Amino acid sequence: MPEPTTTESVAPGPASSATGASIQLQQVTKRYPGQQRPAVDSVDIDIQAGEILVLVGPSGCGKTTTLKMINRLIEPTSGSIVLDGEDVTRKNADELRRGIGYVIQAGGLFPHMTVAANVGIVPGMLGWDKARIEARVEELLDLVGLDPETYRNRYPRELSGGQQQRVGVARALAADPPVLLMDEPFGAVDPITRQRLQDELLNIQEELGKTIVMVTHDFDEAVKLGDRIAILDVGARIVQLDTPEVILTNPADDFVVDFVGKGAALKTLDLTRVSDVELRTGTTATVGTPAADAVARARAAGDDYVVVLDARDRPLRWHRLEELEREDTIGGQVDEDLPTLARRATLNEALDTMLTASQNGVIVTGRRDTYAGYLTVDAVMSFMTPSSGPRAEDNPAPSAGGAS
Ligand SMILES: Nc1ncnc2c1ncn2[C@@H]1O[C@H](COP(=O)(O)OP(=O)(O)OP(=O)(O)O)[C@@H](O)[C@H]1O
Repeated sequence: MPEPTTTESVAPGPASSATGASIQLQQVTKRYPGQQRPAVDSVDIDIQAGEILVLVGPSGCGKTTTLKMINRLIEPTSGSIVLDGEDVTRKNADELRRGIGYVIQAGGLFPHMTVAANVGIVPGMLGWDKARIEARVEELLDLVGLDPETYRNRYPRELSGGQQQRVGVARALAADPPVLLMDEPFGAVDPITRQRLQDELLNIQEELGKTIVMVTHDFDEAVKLGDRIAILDVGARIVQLDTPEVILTNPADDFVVDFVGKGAALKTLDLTRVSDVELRTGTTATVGTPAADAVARARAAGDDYVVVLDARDRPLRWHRLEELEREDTIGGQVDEDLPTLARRATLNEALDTMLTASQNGVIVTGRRDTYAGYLTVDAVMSFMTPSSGPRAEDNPAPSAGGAS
């Protein structure tokens, strides 16, 4: 069985069992001493419990200031911040911060403390006993994909950037806060690690359903992670606050158009899952059955290829008819390079897989890697441009000799 080329990824969206808190910013203003204009000027934002809201906007527009006012690392000059119905501007700031996880670039770990000590800081401050802290550290390291045995006693300098970032996320989650604030959390890691950390955050979020407010410079990251995106201009003025779909397809004005950039049509590929597109089933044949039967069915259906499945319906390869005609029974050879994707993959990942494999189609698998159908490059194109006329040839036709 060939390895799927893309891992299962999780659709962004508020988790069904949200444990997060709602946050309302009401007429919030921050005026730094000596500055002519307020850094944040009378901002109103309603953040729903369990959603990921991403703040984006040009440098200096007030994103970080807005974020840090939520846990009062920066005190608002005026206005209210209401967390689950309670005005936090009147609450003890230290107590407030223990109920809000905070993640910054490169994890912001204490260099002289081990991983376990870093993750256990807040539970320690809350007076948890040693055994409970140890158990929690173990659980969290596991959650963020670090083996507790290996990493518990390491120091931050003994970790890669991505691992430090994972520890930072574990630390922020330690006391199970309803709210997580993240300031450029993945800004300091390479693109591949970044993508992996984003996927993990979505997995964790599906499990935990926190309210997450995140600042990023990377609009693609905002599209991937955000249930909603707030596009801010100077003074943290909200130019548009909506779902990624609406922002990409209905930008509020030219500022948003400029900000989103020319690739908006392509970015919508990141929003669409393979499971949103109608898959073609084609002709399938199980190993050990007569080849002539599969060839006849494929001819009748107008297919040039047969998808060969093992006894448990998992795809092994696709086979050209003219080759299959020379065989008696369907053989069990596995094409290690068969382009395969999970239904949760995005259309962007589907195109990527086809390009990498130099094939015009990709096999899609569902639960337990069973065959779900195939997707062609033409189907992806017609999905993007629904009015572009009749569909082109829809056989997966490997262009580089593919099937064997
Ligand atoms: N401590 C401070 N004292 C004075 N002015 C500040 C202070 N911190 C931020 N500012 C100013 O407030 C404005 C908003 O800053 P903020 O850091 O919130 O912006 P940002 O959108 O997060 O920027 P970036 O994307 O560059 O990180 C900027 O003009 C900045 O120069």
